[in-house]
Amino acid sequence: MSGPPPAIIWEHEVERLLQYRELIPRLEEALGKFSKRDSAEVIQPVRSTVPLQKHSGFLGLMPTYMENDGVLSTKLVCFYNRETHSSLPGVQATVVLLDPEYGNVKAVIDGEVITAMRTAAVSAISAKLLMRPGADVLAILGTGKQALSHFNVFTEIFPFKEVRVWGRSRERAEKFVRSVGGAAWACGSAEEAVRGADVIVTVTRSTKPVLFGQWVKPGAHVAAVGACRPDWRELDDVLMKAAVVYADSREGAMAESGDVILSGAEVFAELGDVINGTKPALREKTTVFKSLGMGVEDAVSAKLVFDQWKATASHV
Ligand SMILES: NC(=O)C1=CN([C@@H]2O[C@H](COP(=O)(O)OP(=O)(O)OC[C@H]3O[C@@H](n4cnc5c(N)ncnc54)[C@H](O)[C@@H]3O)[C@@H](O)[C@H]2O)C=CC1
Ligand SMILES: O=C([O-])C1=[NH+]CCC1
Repeated sequence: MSGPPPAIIWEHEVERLLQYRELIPRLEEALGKFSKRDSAEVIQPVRSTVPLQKHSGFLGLMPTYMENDGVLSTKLVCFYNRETHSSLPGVQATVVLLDPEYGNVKAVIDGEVITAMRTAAVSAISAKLLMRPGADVLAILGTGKQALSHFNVFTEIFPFKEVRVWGRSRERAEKFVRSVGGAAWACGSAEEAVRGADVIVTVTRSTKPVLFGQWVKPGAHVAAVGACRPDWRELDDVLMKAAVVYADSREGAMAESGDVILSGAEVFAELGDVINGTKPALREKTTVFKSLGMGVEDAVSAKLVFDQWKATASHV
């Protein structure tokens, strides 16, 4: 291994350096570039996954090269479907940034905050593009890390009048509400949370549907973030078949999304197609954005963190 030693950028520094207002435009640009399928812009294969059977988990490898931007990275992410009351982590991630010319590692960056923030920011982009104007009520199913990052970005950029949260126990939902200073309502059931909601975010570790089409208001927008394996579900067939389905990556959804594969629903477009103007945003319909997570999102987030880190005088 030659070249200068890599920078190690820890979680608290990523938290300090990454802001949604800077991240969102970069992610929009990256989603648009990805959907052009121009190899000079983005090379990003579908995530490779290695099962960790003993631990009910998977290691995902997410390499990405953005030639014109000079960004080469890979995320290593472990995600688990453990016993419901396990205190072990659900997702752990690291992003490695490399020099594309020399091949040396420039930085090893905590991937927890990047994963939480870029995933929530992409869901917020989906809502910006696909929710109906005047959306007032947001429902979040799940009370973990992604629930919090989604709460943060959705309330930062949209003027929701009401935010509802459901967890598997009322205690978890109430704890979540306390953690956000009381700016949400804890609901006793998923149905209670989503009935009448304009935007619904599903961020659970469930492998079976937690959101049912019969509860969903026509014209609502759903950002479906969990269920990232071909046999895992968060949404039922009724919803998947009634909705117009968007994805981050069509190939990713066809390979990894149980909600898409098992329901037989068609992916109408990628978010990047809407951003590029090659597919319409059907806001008046019920829409589902199926998020699997993409390496290109981690690549632009890591570049932003690294550039900001270098610009901080105490490091140079
Ligand atoms: N699409 C993407 O880019 C990404 C997706 N994910 C996925 O998002 C989901 C949430 O991730 P985190 O918030 O980091 O996990 P977490 O472990 O912090 O939170 C998971 C939440 O799901 C709940 N839960 C677990 N089993 C459940 C069940 N059977 N029914 C209902 N709720 C259940 C837990 O109580 C907790 O509230 C996971 O499925 C994860 O794999 C995570 C990162 C990126
Ligand atoms: O993109 C990502 O980091 C993940 N998607 C599913 C679990 C982790």
